[in-house]
Amino acid sequence: MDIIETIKEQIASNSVLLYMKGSPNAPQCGFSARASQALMACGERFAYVDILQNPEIRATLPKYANWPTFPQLWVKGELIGGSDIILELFEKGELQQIVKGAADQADA
Ligand SMILES: N[C@@H](CCC(=O)N[C@@H](CS)C(=O)NCC(=O)O)C(=O)O
Repeated sequence: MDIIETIKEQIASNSVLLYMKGSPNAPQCGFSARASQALMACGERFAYVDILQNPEIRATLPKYANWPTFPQLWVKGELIGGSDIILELFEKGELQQIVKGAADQADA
């Protein structure tokens, strides 16, 4: 499958999706660590893609997303942002609502 198609498929089929370096339990970068910790603290399931294991996604997603760095949080097909935005939303209590809303919809 074309890499853009793979990315589109991942984004479409996972209502909460984090592109990150490493995994939530073994993050390989401080930004990815903080982002995945905030998401885990929301208490809802989320999917992740380890871009260190997927160099083509690492090279292509920034152009597709028009967002230059990782992590990248996608919710219901839309880019929310990177680690700074994720932490800001978490501190305001908004990330919890965003993630819960997406999980409720996925379960419905
Ligand atoms: N301020 C950014 C920091 C993220 C960042 O600088 N990420 C770098 C280092 S992990 C990155 O993704 N560089 C491109 C790459 O490694 O492919 C955020 O809010 O997410």
